[in-house]
Amino acid sequence: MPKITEIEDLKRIYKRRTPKMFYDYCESGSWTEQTFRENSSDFDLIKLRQRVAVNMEGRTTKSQMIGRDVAMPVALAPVGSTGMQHADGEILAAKAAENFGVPFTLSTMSVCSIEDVAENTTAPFWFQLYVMRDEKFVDNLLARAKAAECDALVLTLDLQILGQRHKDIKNGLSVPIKLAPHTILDLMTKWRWGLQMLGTHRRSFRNIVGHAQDVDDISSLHSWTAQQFDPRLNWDTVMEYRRKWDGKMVLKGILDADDAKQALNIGADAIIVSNHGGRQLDGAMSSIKALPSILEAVGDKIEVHLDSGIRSGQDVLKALAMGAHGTYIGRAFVYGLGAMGQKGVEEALRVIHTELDTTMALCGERDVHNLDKHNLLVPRDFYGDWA
Ligand SMILES: Cc1cc2nc3c(=O)[nH]c(=O)nc-3n(C[C@H](O)[C@H](O)[C@H](O)COP(=O)(O)O)c2cc1C
Ligand SMILES: O=C(O)C(=O)c1ccccc1
Repeated sequence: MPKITEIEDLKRIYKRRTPKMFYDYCESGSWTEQTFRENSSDFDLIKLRQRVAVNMEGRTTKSQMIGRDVAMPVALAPVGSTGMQHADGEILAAKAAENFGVPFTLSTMSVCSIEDVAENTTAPFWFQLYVMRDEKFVDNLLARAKAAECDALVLTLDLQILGQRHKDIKNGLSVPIKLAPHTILDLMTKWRWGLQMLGTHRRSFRNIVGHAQDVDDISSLHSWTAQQFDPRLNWDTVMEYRRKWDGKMVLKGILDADDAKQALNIGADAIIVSNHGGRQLDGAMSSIKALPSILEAVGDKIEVHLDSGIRSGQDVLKALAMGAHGTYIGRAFVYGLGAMGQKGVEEALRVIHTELDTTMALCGERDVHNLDKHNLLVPRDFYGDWA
């Protein structure tokens, strides 16, 4: 077994083992991928302030996210089709999160269903909702999530229409997979992936099956989304779902201070500052650059979380020190899952935890709660002067 010391190690193995079609799906941003790249490169612009001769014994990364105790403020982000990256991917990722003591978020667009995950885990997980045109179907999803004792609803607001990702179109990615000759070749060259997938069709997309069958054209992810997702979604709809769901509610995909204020009015428990990992509006601001103005608008009234671009514990520390209350990783855990299943997700969490803990110590801090702007050196023009 290779030694894993950084997230990049997991990515390398993941790439080797996974059909190109699914690797590309994960690793893509939309259009020019500018926002996708800046999500990471903007983290690099922020420097850490090294402090010495500070007692670093008894450190803790323990915190809370929307009232839930977490081993570190890093949750697993909702990732669609996780079960195509590894057989039973959603169940394995949920188990890894449970073992590590961090929250797992199940995407609406999962291969394993809400019930599959609930039956195979004990810790409550969070359910991510995409609002579909068929309201009854959505209500039923909420009822299923409630029955499975999901303790938070993460309502995603930045994907009612899909941002174009060139590679997915060129690879012919569809839900469910359509077996064109080049697809079969792609799947066959990754025999290890194929072997572990055998027999898993029984779980295939049970969150949305029944619904998907009503569609005439399932030829691409793009047309499927266009037919299923409700483009009329607006703040009134969000308010309706706030009323329908009596648990915690997190609004995901906020990148603008005005939208953050709307989220506050809705009575959300938290928002996730996110640009969907650079997969939606290319040209949008990186999450870490968008964070300060959002904190200024609502930071003392609602929990502000952040995702997009986090690949290390240093990135987590920077987000927390900038003022985020919690963070999420998307691709970083998918790399681990595709590389080595549940163990790989646990490795990803271990790597990030170790980096966060050590970095905290070298910054002279013993408690994640004490992280603050004083730990950072932020270039004067970082906040920009956007008109
Ligand atoms: C392959 C993939 C699938 C995703 N599917 C979903 C989804 O079903 N629902 C959702 O709200 N966000 C989805 N996201 C966005 C993630 O929740 C998260 O915002 C993003 O991955 C964060 O960026 P990062 O990958 O750089 O950490 C997806 C992201 C990826 C990479
Ligand atoms: O790919 C995504 O980012 C995503 O959220 C999604 C959207 C539609 C179907 C499946 C996943």
